[in-house]
Amino acid sequence: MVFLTRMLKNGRRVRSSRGKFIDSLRIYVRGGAGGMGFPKYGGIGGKGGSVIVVAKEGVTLKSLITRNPTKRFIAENGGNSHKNRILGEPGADITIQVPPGVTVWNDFGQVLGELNTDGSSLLVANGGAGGSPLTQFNGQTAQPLSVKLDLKLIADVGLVGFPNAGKSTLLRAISRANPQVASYPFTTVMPNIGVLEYSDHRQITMADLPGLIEGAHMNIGMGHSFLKHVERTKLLLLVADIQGFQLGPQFPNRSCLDTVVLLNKELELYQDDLLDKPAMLVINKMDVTEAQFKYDEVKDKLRHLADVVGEYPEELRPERVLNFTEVIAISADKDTRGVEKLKHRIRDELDFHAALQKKDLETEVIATLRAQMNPKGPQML
Ligand SMILES: Nc1nc2c(ncn2[C@@H]2O[C@H](COP(=O)(O)OP(=O)(O)OP(=O)(O)O)[C@@H](O)[C@H]2O)c(=O)[nH]1
Repeated sequence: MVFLTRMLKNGRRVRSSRGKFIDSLRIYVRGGAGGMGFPKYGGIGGKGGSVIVVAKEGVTLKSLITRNPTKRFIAENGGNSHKNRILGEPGADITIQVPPGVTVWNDFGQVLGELNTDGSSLLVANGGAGGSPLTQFNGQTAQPLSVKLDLKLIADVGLVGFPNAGKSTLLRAISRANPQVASYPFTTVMPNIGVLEYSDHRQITMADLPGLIEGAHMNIGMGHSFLKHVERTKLLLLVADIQGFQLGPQFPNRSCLDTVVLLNKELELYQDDLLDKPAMLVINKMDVTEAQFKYDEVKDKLRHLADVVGEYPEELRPERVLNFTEVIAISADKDTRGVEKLKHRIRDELDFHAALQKKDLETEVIATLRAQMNPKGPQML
């Protein structure tokens, strides 16, 4: 409650003590040193172990530091060469398990690699070579490195909406997930992922992100910190409360249409190519009084945002608008049939875009093959 009061008073970024979700972590890694060679017999020292990052489902960055609070990962040194073992024993590698969706960065802002699928791995620090005649039998030491693990969730669908719009309620109704739901804003302080299951065992993952608000780009509310998690989703599902939203008495009362325009603006300010993603709009809480009347008034505008954004002042007006393939009015709380319909529409939409992408890829492959067959371009007859 202190947290909520502070937010309403200041209207600034909220730092929640409940936020245990970690999506960025700096760690220190070092490969093992190479073992010493044995000059008398020309023996070669064992190679130092390497540090390897491996993606594993079910692991979190939080569990990684719980198990390794020092955040230091140092592989074993290679064994020395000696008279009973001319080739020194190699040092053991050390593996760091991270959740799929992690990008590894070095301190120069370069991407060392991305680990997006379960089991994918990346060598981040190589062990030193064992001592040999080339190095006067001295084992090579490995330099310590600091690397950043940056997690972007991988989910098919990303829920985006103002606080209190009913995103968590929808996720709970449509999937196997049990997010926190409460009638005050910012209940969601960390992303939740739910799985939509279909009768043919198809599964679609959906991520619920903390609410975005007007001014999030200036770090108001939860800021934009969680928006990186929609970057990899294939479909944006915007959720808006038919009643609109008001953060507090001193804040403007925003209608349902306003919230959609403002969400559009915040997405654009964060990364405008998010607007090119397929997007659907859910208008929620259709069970409240006058909801249908309000919806009838606004539905055409929601479908054709481009026609209405011109009426908004410049600071609220997005330059480009989302192109909703569908606007669906439901009550996430009460309308089981509506939620079921939405679930199937989501699947159709994802399949449609996957098919489009496949077609684009095929066209590209055919064009490349044609160019290879006829590198000088089309024959002029
Ligand atoms: N009447 C009605 N209330 C709803 C509906 N869906 C959600 N609510 C209520 O709206 C409130 C907020 O719901 P949440 O699901 O927590 O909203 P949220 O968008 O996840 O909120 P944040 O965590 O702040 O981002 C809760 O009291 C819900 O019970 C609905 O369809 N009808």
